[in-house]
Amino acid sequence: MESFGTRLHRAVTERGPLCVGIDPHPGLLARWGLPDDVDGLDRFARTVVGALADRVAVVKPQSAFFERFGARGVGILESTIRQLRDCGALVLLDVKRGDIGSTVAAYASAYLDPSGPLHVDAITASPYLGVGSLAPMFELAATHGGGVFVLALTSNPEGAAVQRARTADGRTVAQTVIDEISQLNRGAEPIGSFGLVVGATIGDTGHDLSKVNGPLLAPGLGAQGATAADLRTVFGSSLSSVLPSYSREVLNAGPDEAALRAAVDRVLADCRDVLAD
Ligand SMILES: O=c1ccn([C@@H]2O[C@H](COP(=O)(O)O)[C@@H](O)[C@H]2O)c(=O)[nH]1
Repeated sequence: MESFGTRLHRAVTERGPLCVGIDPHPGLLARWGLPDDVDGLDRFARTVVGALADRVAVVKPQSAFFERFGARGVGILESTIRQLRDCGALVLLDVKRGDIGSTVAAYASAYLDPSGPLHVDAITASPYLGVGSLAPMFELAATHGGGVFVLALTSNPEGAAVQRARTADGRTVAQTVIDEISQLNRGAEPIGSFGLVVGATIGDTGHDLSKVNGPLLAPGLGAQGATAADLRTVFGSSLSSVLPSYSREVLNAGPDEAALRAAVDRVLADCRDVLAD
């Protein structure tokens, strides 16, 4: 069985270094002329799948926008995941889960066990109950070729107070997360299956990403103000591991499928220019 790192490396080589989010904000549904209900959600998600799933390496549904419609919204998430995977896109579900270890095991089986209805290629996880509490996720991901992206330095301004606080040994909280994930990826080729989330908005924070040997998901581009050029400042010598992530910047171009594809071509070209440096 291939690891998530191997599958991600191939997808990025074939389709380019890009993750596009499916974030059906109420405002976007309105902009697309869709009702703010389950039918609107379904049509939104199907349009994104039809336009992008056969060309973007990673698609990242934001679970919150599906969950807000209850069981029927989660049902649409389930069918969206299936459609995306059928078109060859890797699915990274943005759920930011984290809890005590025994509960994390249940989250892991919900998303990373291939027999589950919400099985995806990778999920996002929150480390604030301790990176060690996420061990059941790491173990199930490794068993089934899945991936986990752990929050390290998030794109929102409020994150810094927690993430850049100093621990007893002088490292920041974020650096301890970075170091623990680096350990998990040690020796993996071509790249490890355990990623970090590092916002493109954060500037040069002086964190050491050089030993991560795993993918660095970079949200915050476009709608949150960061540009592809900012990736240079944030990631420095680790640029080759960056997976830029855009949601509204691309989705604002819809619902026309050709316009969505043109938006993807534009942001991908911007990112390639920077990541090729
Ligand atoms: O640090 C983080 C972690 C996750 N996100 C998520 O990414 C998208 C960003 O959407 P945009 O429309 O491109 O701003 C969204 O789903 C966030 O929950 C993040 O922004 N920052």
